[in-house]
Amino acid sequence: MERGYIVYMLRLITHIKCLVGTRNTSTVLRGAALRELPCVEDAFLLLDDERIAAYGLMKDIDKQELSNPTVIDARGAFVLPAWCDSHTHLVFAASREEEFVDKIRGMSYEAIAAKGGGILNSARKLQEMPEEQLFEQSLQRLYELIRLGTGAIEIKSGYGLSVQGELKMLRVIKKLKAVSPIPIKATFLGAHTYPLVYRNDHQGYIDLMIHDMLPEIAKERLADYIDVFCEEGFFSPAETITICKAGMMAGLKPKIHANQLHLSGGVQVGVQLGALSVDHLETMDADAIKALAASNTIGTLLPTAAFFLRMPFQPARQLIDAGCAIALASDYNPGSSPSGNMNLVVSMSCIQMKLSPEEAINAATMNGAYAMELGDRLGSITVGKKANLIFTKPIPSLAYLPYAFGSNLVDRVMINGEWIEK
Ligand SMILES: N=CN[C@@H](CCC(=O)O)C(=O)O
Ligand SMILES: [Zn+2]
Repeated sequence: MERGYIVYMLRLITHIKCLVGTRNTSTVLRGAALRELPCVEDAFLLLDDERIAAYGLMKDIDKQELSNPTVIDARGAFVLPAWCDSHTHLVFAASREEEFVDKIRGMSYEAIAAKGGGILNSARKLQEMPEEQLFEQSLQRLYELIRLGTGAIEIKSGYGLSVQGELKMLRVIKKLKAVSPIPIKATFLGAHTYPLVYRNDHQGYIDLMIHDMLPEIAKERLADYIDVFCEEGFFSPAETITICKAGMMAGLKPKIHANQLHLSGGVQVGVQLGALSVDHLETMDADAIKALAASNTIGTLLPTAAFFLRMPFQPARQLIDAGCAIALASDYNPGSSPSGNMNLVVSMSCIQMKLSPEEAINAATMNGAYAMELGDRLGSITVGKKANLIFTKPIPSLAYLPYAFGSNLVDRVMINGEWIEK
């Protein structure tokens, strides 16, 4: 019998100026724990194939190891866990810069939506685009983000707004999962807005999602999560509960767009349902903060959406100081955040929401991973986790990363222990 030899690829990464996020244990970080970001200076990192095998001080390395051909010299880079972006609408048919100009001229997000712009604009464009073309352009966007340091991502539907359209989006996401080097989590967001044909028959659209979309999604295993835009003028708390409960019956865990434009009740609904996360949180009050702090639901902040819509930023300091578990994500979408650059999200969180660099990096790695159930394999430098890593250009300190917000400080990205082509 031919013996099959499994040759594990041991590789030693040396001369790391600072190895960031080194943890023996992995858990969601909340409150004061978000401030702690353990690092090892002048470090080595040992990889075993695609996983982290060990790390430590260069001075403790056996010198003869350094002559090993599989040594990778990090050349004084900072090495961090890759970003874990747990909230994106990366699959869309076209940009919406015309609305960008409308907003500059003073139109509100709601007014643009009311005239058939916004999500409905994206839905019209998606309807016309063949699935293969939608896949190809989404794959290009995915690789753009990976090269910017994203090592795990969640992608939502929500521009289909019909059985055929939502299934088309989720099938594209499934095809992306099949070819992507990074883990992708799929979210069904049929409840993004009411399609024009159902604008006067909300129950009719809810029935369509529950009785026509969800069974096919479950049958083809097209989604991991269910999401609802719980917001005035979109889906009410009661409708959100009905739709999420139907999704949970189909095996999908809830992640909810909550408290973006108003005190929508979405946070309390998410906590009540045991949602993985409630996302946006631009508009919060004491009750919503208290409910979130007392729950295991992660609050995912989307600062580039607040920035792009010229809204007040999320009260991150209050949320963290109240003991909430906070994640950061890009909300990459053509309407409110046409950027998937997590480096910008981290910078903006420090600059505008006064997160420390350590808090922002924890929120964009560890907690982002947990907000899409990947905390067991990504989000920190922990033995056994995947080697999805960011290697920076030469920088003087960790704080320089969010500080120098206009420079791309990502030099190389490693996914599953392999370099990603620049
Ligand atoms: N607010 C709802 N959904 C997206 C925006 C979608 C769009 O404008 O196309 C968001 O998270 O900001
Ligand atoms: Zn969103």
